[in-house]
Amino acid sequence: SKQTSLSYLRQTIDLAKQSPPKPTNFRVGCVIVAHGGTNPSQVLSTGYTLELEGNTHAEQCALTKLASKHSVSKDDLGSQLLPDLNTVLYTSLEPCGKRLSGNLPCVQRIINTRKHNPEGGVRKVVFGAKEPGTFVQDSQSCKLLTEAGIGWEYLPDFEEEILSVAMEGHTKDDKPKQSGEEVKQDEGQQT
Ligand SMILES: Nc1nc(=O)c(N)c(NC[C@H](O)[C@H](O)[C@H](O)COP(=O)(O)O)[nH]1
Ligand SMILES: [Zn+2]
Repeated sequence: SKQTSLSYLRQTIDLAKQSPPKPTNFRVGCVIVAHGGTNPSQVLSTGYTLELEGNTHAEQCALTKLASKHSVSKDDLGSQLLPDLNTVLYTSLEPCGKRLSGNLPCVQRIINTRKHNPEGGVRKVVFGAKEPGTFVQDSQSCKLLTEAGIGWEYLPDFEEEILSVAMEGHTKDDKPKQSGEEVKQDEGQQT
């Protein structure tokens, strides 16, 4: 139900608040939930930006932790997320389709969970805000999810709070850029 989705989105915001603010990314939280059959849904994994070492994203952390919990490689996670688990990934900000760092975008990581059994893996993504144009514009994530047969739902109820949490590490002149503007990366910011 929408109430259930909103309660999990609320959890992603609480997770995002644990992320150390940085000007070069967003603070995001992610909860992976098995909605299974009749029994109440259960949280399989959580993550927040920079939780795991390195330049890590919230969804990336939740997926990596879930794979190690099942002691399978990230690429074999699909073999664990069987269809009847009905796995839904909740993330405060829409999954990235491109990363300025060049690291593998989370939408690919989510799509990869279906590699081994097209009916398994992450079945649906629920997010609470579209990615602001600070770093990349015109995210293709939702299109890629649909093409991979993964459902997605955008619930904007908490969008304002999600974005203020996400951009806490940004200065006032880091305003999101409109699509079409080239992104000037200050040399000093190259990580
Ligand atoms: N959904 C999502 N979860 C995150 O945990 C996170 N940090 C972003 N952020 C998206 C943004 O587009 C990238 O942070 C920049 O493009 C810089 O790329 P890196 O993060 O350095 O790989 N997006
Ligand atoms: Zn990402």
